[in-house]
Amino acid sequence: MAIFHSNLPSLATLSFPPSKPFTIANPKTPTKPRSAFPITSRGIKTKCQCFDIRNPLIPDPKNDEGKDKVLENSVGFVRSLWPGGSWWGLSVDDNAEIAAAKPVTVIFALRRMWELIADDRWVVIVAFGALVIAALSEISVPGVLAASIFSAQSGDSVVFSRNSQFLVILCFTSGICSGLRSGCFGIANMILVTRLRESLYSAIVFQDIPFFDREAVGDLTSRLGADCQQLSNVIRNNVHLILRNAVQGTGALVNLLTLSWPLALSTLVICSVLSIIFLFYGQYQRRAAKLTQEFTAGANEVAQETLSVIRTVQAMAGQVSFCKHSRKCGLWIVEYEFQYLIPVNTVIRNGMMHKTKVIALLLGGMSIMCGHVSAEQLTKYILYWLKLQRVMGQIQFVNVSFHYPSRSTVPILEDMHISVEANEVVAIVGLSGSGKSTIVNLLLRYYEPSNGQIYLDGFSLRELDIRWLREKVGFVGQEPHLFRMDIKSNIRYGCSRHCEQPDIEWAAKQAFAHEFISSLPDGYDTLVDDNLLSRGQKQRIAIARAILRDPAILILDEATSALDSESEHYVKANNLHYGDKLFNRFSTIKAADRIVVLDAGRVIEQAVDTNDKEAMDLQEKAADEVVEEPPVLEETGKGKNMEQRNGDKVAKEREGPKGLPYHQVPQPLVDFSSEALEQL
Ligand SMILES: Nc1ncnc2c1ncn2[C@@H]1O[C@H](COP(=O)(O)OP(=O)(O)OP(=O)(O)O)[C@@H](O)[C@H]1O
Repeated sequence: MAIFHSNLPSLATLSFPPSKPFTIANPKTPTKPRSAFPITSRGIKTKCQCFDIRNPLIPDPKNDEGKDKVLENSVGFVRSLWPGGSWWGLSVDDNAEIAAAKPVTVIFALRRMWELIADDRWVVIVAFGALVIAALSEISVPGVLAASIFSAQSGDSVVFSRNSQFLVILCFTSGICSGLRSGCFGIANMILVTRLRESLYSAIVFQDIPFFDREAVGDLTSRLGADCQQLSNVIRNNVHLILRNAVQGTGALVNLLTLSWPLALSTLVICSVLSIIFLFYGQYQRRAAKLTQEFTAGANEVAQETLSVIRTVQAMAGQVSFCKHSRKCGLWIVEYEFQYLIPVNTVIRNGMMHKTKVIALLLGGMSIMCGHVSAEQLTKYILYWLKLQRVMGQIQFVNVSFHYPSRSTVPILEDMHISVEANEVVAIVGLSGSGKSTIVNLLLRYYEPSNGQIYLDGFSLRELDIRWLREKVGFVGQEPHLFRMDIKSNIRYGCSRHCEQPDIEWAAKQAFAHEFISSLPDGYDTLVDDNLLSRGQKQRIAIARAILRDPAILILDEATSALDSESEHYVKANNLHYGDKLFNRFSTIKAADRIVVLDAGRVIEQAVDTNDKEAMDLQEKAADEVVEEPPVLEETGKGKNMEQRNGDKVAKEREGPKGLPYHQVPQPLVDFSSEALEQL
């Protein structure tokens, strides 16, 4: 019989259905700081710390000596964190069977891979050759570039022309060889993983029957699927990168040493310290990844076994949840420890990176004094770095033209100029198809403009890291997608900082979603289901999600279209909150500092004061220009199935003023900076 208790230190011996034992604890082991509870999973024993993965400062309420234990636990917890402490002992237990196996060294793994690739080694050789040529070309570019500039300054046209030609050749070789390198590594990776799967599969199927008695099907399929895929990722990303960085790093170091040895040495010291830290962190990460794989394989196995005997399992539902929970526990412990280490790693890494910048600044200052670097260059560098830390939110579309790749003959935006200042709220209105969503697509860099440039705080979007850029922009689309998980997790989704329940509730309140969420039976823990929430409620949750991320730029692309009727209630209740404005698309336009009217991908008019007559006229004009097309809405839902009735409901919700279908009414696309939102 299976017994489960959520308090791990007091776990009794557990057994899992259907047949094989999964022992998670020794009931007689006293709870001591860093005591290890062996988990046996298919013959693999791992050490798992039990009490200290939770808050060690919380005493066991059933324990009379709770306070002493708190102190003892705390001391033990701190000691375990020192280098060599048991916190780092994620590795397989010394006595475990797995530990007896010969460790796989990098050389051994590379040799095995080399053997596997056999007749197709030429691909790797070409890839490596291309890698070296590309890296050497890239390293040479700065030197030749500087030489070209200086030769131009000194008026030496012969040297300038020679350097320029050389630069063009370098650009070509670097581009072509980079492409060749990626392609050949991709092919080598594919060949290797296919061969690995083949040989692993044949090794498995030719095993004796007792092997299959011992090994679980879930484990084996996990090896064939997930493990081979992991290896593929490592080869595709890591091996390729390591080789490239090694060649480029060596070249860069030689260059630096010849240019300025103090700068080179200080960089070398910082890089060495960083390398040591990353080495330790990498080892720990590898162990954690290994354990995670083991536990995942175990979980696969349980799922497979459970599904294959589903009738029996359904008759004993209690064992199912226990089994799932217990297996998860192991994975959770490993991931929990690992999550603790991530911030430590980030702090160290960022600290060192900032030190590099400070040293660069000091050396840059000295270089200015010696006349090697101009003050303008250094200021630009520092400003570039500091401004980009905090986005102000100034957006400029300069001469932007665009067509979608699939319709290259149809221009969507033409010579567009739009400028949005920091803290300004701009409503972009226009008929359906006029290009509002396309503007968002370009701003989020889903597509690149065919012509012209888009700037954020004066920097071209092309120069910015896409992930970084998207982190700074909060976007709520026309049909926000919610995931099939609880509301709390949906709001928290994509938020990089740590958020507690009060933060989530705060965001929900700002988005006017708190009340309806609280009225649900499970509140914030309610599972999001397609039929549970109205479109307007989904939009509110999506807006709360965007607000929680505290973006520098907030874009609402018709994200409030379903909220008009619902928000009326709140407006009537005289609850003066910016949500009132946020949730009403016409008041949203009024709340804007400026209205920009689009027509067929061009800005046709703009109005600054949205309450003045000119702005009203613009809205009227845009509304009058809609194509008359009577809405086809039936009066009753009689004789219709649920789906059709829901469709009608949505259509009604989308109905705009003057009885026009929603898609015919000029729709706003609103850009709020977060500070402007606060003002609202
Ligand atoms: N992925 C795409 N590929 C090709 N054409 C597209 C694509 N997305 C949009 N378009 C076309 O680009 C034009 C502008 O579309 P866009 O979605 O930007 O308009 P919109 O003003 O946001 O319209 P709505 O208010 O209806 O959302 C339309 O003619 C549309 O058909």
